Amino acid sequence: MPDQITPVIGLIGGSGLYDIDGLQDREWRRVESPWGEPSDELLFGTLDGVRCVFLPRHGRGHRIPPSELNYRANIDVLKRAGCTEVLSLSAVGSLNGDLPPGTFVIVDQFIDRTFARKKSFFETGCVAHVSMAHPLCPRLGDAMEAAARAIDLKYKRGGTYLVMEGPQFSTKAESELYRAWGCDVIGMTNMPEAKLAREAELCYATVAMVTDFDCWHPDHDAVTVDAVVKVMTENASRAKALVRRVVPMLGAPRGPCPSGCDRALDNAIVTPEANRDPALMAKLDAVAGRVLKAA
Ligand SMILES: CSC[C@H]1O[C@H](OP(=O)(O)O)[C@H](O)[C@@H]1O
Ligand SMILES: Nc1ncnc2[nH]cnc12
Repeated sequence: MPDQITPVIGLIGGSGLYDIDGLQDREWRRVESPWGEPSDELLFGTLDGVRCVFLPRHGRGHRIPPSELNYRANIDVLKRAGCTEVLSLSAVGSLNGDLPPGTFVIVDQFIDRTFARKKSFFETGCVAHVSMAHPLCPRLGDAMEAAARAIDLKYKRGGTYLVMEGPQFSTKAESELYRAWGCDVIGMTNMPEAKLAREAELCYATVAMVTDFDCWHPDHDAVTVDAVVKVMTENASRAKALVRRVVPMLGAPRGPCPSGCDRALDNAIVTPEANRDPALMAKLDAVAGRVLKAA
């Protein structure tokens, strides 16, 4: 592992975020992945001299629903494009009366209730178990918080994001259950994205932008796409301002991640070298190349 790296900032734009303002030398480019088709081409560019790579999570034109996203290909192409950190920008419903629409939550925990998605790069032929105890990178969270404060955003540091399968919104009983579990926001996409980012040794942070009160709040109508899109349009311009502010804060050459995100695979692979499947090893070249090459 080098002493110093120059960060490349990956940005995953969720609902309502299909482009990034102010990118210089911008170019949409297709990046091939052995894991299949990512959501779209990647938008390469620089912001104040810092290299950025943007991916619209659902594709331009919002074509792909949460359960059909190829999360593995999306993370793999960001890694192949040289990203060292990934900032996820996502629309969410609020499960907490203190987090009204328009609030930005810098998430620090997830509960993963998804069940119909490929969740790991590691399969038969190479088994690995990474830690997800702390799924978000605190260093990126610090930068997000500093940027949010600098542009006077209504934000909260810390919060638990419940990831549901969707695409239908929750029943009232589910919404109440997640509130009883202490969850703050609900969405459909950040898992397995965060798990795969961890396996790919990428620092990952989520800014969850509240669009609605889901369906539990006695004084608010149950969530609809209309309501989400209306608030998302207002949130999107704030999200773009946040990106413009945070990227320069993250661009300076840095040492290894203090939380170890970039070393997540150290001691994670259980399968001895002799038992590993060569075809799977080839697919893992980008996400796990650091540890596989060293083996
Ligand atoms: C359009 S409302 C539901 C949709 O929005 C969120 O997507 P993303 O996280 O990509 O912003 C939510 O998770 C659902 O997929
Ligand atoms: N209430 C909600 N449930 C799930 N995903 C959402 N995205 C935005 N609002 C949501």
